[in-house]
Amino acid sequence: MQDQARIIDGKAAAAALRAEIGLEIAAIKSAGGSVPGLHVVLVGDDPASRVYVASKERLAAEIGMNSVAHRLPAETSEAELLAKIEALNADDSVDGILVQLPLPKHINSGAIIDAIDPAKDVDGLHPINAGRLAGGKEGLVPCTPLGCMLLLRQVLPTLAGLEAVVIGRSELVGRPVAQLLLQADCTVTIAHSRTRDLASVVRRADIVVAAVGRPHFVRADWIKPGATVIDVGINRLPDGKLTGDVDFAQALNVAGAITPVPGGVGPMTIACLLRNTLTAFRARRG
Ligand SMILES: NC(=O)C1=CN([C@@H]2O[C@H](COP(=O)(O)OP(=O)(O)OC[C@H]3O[C@@H](n4cnc5c(N)ncnc54)[C@H](OP(=O)(O)O)[C@@H]3O)[C@@H](O)[C@H]2O)C=CC1
Ligand SMILES: Nc1nc(=O)c2c([nH]1)NC[C@@H]1CN(c3ccc(C(=O)N[C@@H](CCC(=O)O)C(=O)O)cc3)C=[N+]21
Repeated sequence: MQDQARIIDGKAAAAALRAEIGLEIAAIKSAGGSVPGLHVVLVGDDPASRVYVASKERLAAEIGMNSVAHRLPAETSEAELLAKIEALNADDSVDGILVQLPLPKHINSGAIIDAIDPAKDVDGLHPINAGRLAGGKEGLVPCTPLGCMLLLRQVLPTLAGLEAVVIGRSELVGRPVAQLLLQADCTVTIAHSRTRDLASVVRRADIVVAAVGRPHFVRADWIKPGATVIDVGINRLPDGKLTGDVDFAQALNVAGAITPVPGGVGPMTIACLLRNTLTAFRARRG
């Protein structure tokens, strides 16, 4: 049997990235500048979203960023939320705006995302930023896909020519991560719920990115020996534990490298949000 896969430590990579951003913010401060401001908007009280927003707020504060959470009641109307976005767009001290998804059903999330100033869209979801990414132009890139690429580069310095299979085609994860892999010269396949014979599609992959939202969906015998596996899935089991989309325990015997859940892509997502906020700050205010 081959050696066990290398476990890619997203927690450590995220801490290192945050420390780097913290140093840049300290330098901005000591030069007498005002600090980047990240504003997270949370509508309603979904418990999972509450936890994410709290940890974004804490980690932003830790590196000296000005972080503000706007907690709005579940009954907030679409017009009220649009007015909130307009106010944040107009406020020069606001560098990054993130609207936590999913929104309550009575609000059209597309209309809300369209209203965010693309220069402050640190989630990279505005059509302008999605279009820039698809065109290979510079812009704000969605945080989770950015985090996936940084983790991949830890184990694969050269991505050119590799076969990458992305499972999932959401605007938040699957599509943008496929764009980034294409930009890195991978041969990219995007699989989804209508894909035929997914097992044999995945078996071709040197790189597998799983973004499905189903625990243990990707079986170890789908994975090509030595492949790098990035598990984006965050699934809560009945016992309260978190697990990814990949059968991690079995995949360890086949993959060359793999991200764990928790401690993989999740922490990198938040670190990349802070990175994007600093990027937006520099683009807007130097
Ligand atoms: N770690 C992190 O920071 C983050 C983690 N996540 C997690 O990642 C996962 C995916 O999130 P997200 O992209 O938003 O989810 P979505 O539900 O928006 O997308 C899921 C995708 O999986 C595809 N899919 C569903 N069933 C199958 C199947 N049987 N075979 C093949 N493909 C299938 C769907 O296909 P189709 O389009 O055909 O319906 C869809 O494209 C979730 O677990 C989420 O919690 C999300 C964001 C950040
Ligand atoms: N507009 C928007 N942008 C998002 O990026 C976004 C969103 N909405 N809605 C929800 C999903 C999910 N998401 C996660 C972020 C961090 C962790 C994370 O840090 N996870 C830790 C564990 C956290 C825990 O224990 O609960 C880990 O995987 O180690 C997970 C998931 C961002 N999302």
